[in-house]
Amino acid sequence: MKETRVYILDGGTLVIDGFHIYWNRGPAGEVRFPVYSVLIDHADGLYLFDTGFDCDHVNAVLPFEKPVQSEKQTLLGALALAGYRPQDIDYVVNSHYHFDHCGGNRHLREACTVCHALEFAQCKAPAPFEMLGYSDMSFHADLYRERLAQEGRAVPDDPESDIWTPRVELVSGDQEIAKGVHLIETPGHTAGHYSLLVELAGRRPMLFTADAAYTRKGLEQEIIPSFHLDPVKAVASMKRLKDVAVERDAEIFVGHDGEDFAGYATAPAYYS
Ligand SMILES: Cc1ncc2c(c1O)COC2=O
Ligand SMILES: [Zn+2]
Ligand SMILES: [Zn+2]
Ligand SMILES: [Zn+2]
Repeated sequence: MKETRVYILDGGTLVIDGFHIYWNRGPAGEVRFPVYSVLIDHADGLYLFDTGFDCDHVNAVLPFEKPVQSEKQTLLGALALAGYRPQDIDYVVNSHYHFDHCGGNRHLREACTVCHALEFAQCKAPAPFEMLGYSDMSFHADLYRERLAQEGRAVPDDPESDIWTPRVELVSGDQEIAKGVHLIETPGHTAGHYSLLVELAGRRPMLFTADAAYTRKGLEQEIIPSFHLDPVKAVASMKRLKDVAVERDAEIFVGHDGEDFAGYATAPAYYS
């Protein structure tokens, strides 16, 4: 059977203050952190977990996050670096719909979009403090237009617009979406946040926390980011991730940690 390969796609970096990364703890000061996606080349198809941020969106809506993204760090550039085209992707799974995790969905026209049912519901009617996080609705044309109307922003009338409505598959609970590819419920950061566990033939399983844990220090000390819907659930999800890592002898890959990321092998390198 074809061996599963995992590629880490470097999506560039953003900046936020340390008090956002370590809620109520800091230290203060600008922290530049990585954004990445996970491509799984599996016998059942090509799965992409998260799609990074769209630089134009961040410059327009969150310029204070000072996005840095080379051509090779765009979703299309990073896919090409791994040797794939956007039309090759069969499934795009979003850990959640914050702008730095779904900004590239718009390029994946052949893919079926998979997310947690609670996440899809929440992004349509976010809490006021979640609006900035859920500011990029370009992964779904109908929701995008609704949001622009809510905000009184003009809908681009570009006939070539790459904003469209994908096939959407809503799931809940822990899911093995393909043999050895597990979505693990880690709510708290958002209503329907998923982390990802991938079992491989030649190495320990890889456990991708996504935003359930921004940094290794945050995970170890159970300090959550300031961006969250439910802080109690967010801490419980951190504890769960540590338990899963022990139970499955998994190697943990946290969501936004510059020091950790420096040790990750990014595409065209892969894990198998
Ligand atoms: C990186 C980042 N920046 C801003 C927000 C989030 C982020 O992950 C989530 O909600 C936000 O407002
Ligand atoms: Zn997030
Ligand atoms: Zn399994
Ligand atoms: Zn994030």
